[in-house]
Amino acid sequence: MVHRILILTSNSDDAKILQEALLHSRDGPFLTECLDRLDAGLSRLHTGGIDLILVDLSLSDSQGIATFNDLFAAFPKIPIMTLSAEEEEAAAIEAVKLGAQGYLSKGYFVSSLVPQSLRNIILRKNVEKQLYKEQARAEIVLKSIGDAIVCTDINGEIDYLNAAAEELTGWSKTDACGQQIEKIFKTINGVSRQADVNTVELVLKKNEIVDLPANTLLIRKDGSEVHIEDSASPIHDYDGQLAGAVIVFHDVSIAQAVTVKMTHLAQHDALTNLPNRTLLNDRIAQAINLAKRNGTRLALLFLDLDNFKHTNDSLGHASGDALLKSVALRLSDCVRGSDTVSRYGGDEFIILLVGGKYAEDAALIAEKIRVALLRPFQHEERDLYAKASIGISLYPNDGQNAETLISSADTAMYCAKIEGSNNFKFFRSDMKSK
Ligand SMILES: Nc1nc2c(ncn2[C@@H]2O[C@H](COP(=O)(O)OP(=O)(O)OP(=O)(O)O)[C@@H](O)[C@H]2O)c(=O)[nH]1
Repeated sequence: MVHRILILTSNSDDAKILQEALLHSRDGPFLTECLDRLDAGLSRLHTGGIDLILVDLSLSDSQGIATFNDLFAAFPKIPIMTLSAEEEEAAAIEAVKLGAQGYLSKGYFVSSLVPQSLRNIILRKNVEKQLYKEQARAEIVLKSIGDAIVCTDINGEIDYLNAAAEELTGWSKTDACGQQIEKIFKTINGVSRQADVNTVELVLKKNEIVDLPANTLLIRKDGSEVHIEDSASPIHDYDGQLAGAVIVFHDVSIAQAVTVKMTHLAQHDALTNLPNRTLLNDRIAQAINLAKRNGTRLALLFLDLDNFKHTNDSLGHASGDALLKSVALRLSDCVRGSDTVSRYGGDEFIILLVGGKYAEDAALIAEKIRVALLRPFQHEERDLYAKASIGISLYPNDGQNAETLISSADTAMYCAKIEGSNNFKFFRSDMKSK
C-alpha cells in the first residue's frame, strides 16, 4: 500500500532531504508531494488522498502554532507531524498537546527511524479507522434492533441502553446510565406476582448465560407492566475477565394475547362463547380422573331444544341465533362455576355437573333448567320460547369415558323427546338410541 505524504515547508533543502529519505526507505513505498504555502496545502488536502502531513510551522503565509491549528481544524482525521528546529521545540510540543502525532527534529531527517515512524502512524490511523467503522456499525445495529438491550458493568451499574430498551422500560439513557440494574429492570413473575431474582445479578454471580423464567412481567418506569422474554449474558474484557452483563429482552404481550385468543377460539363456540366439543371432552376427561380419586359421581345433561327449527323458520335465522345465545346465558345461570355448560352443536347443549354424590343432584338441576327455560326470552320486543328435552347419564354407571357418557345422555334425551318433550330422563341400558 502506497503511503501519500504531503510535505509543507518553505525550506527546499528540508523538503529534498525528506523526499530522498522516504523515496529509498524499506518502510514505504511513500509518495511525496511538496508545497511551500499553507493555503496551497489546504487546497491540496481538500482534493483528498493524503495519509500524513509533515509541516514546518514557519511557512511563508502562516507562522507558529497557528499553522498547525489551521491544518488540524480543517483535517482532524489526517495525522500531522511538525518539523522543528531546536529553537522551535516549544511550539512543536504545544502542537503535540493539541493533537499532532509528534515532531521531527531538523538535522535528523535522514534517520531510518523517520520513515518507520511515519509508516507506523499511518498504519495505526488505519486501524483506528477500521475500529471506528466497526464501532459505528455496532452502534447503528444496537440502535435499530427491535430487541431492548441494557449493559451493566461488573457491579450491575448500567452503562448502556439502546432505543428499544428506553421505550420498553420507560427510562431514558441519560437517567438510566449510572443506576443499579434492579432499579431500571424490575421484573416479577406473572403468576405469583413475586419479584424475580434479577437476571443480571445471576449472570454476574454464575458468569454464564441465564434465560429469564417464563411468564415474566417487566415493571416499567410508570408502573405499567409488560410481558417480556429475555436472556442475559456475561461480558468479558480483553483479558477474558468478567466485566459486566448484557441483557436482551423484548415485548411478548402481543404474541401472548394472540395465543390466548387463538386458544380461546379453538375451544369455544363462536356464537354463544360457550366451551365447544373439544374443551368439553377435555373437561369430562379431567372430571373423570378427579371423580375416580374422590369417589364422586359425574352427571352429563344432554339438552336439545324442542321445535327450534320452527323459530328459525318463522322468525328468521337471526332470531334463532339470538335465542341460542339467550339460552346459553340462562343455562349458565342454572349451574355452579365449576360445572361446564357447552354448546355441542346446532340446538344441542351438554352440561357437565361435577362433584355430585347422588343422581338426585342431577335431577334437581335438570328440573331447574327445564323450569328456567319455560320463561319467555325477549328479542326485539318479541317473546321467544325454548323448551328442551334433557337426557342424563351418570359416571361411572352409564359410561367410563366422555364418548360413552355423551352417547348415553343423547339416548336418554331422545327418549325424553319422543315421550313428549319438555322433560328429562335418566339413561337406562334398555333405552333405544336414535
Ligand atoms: N339460528 C340458528 N339455527 C341453527 C344453528 N345451528 C343449527 N341450527 C338449526 O337448528 C335446527 C335444529 O333442528 P332439530 O334439532 O333437528 O329440530 P327441532 O326443530 O329442534 O326439533 P326437535 O329437536 O325434534 O324438537 C335446524 O333448523 C338447524 O338449521 C345456529 O347456529 N343458528
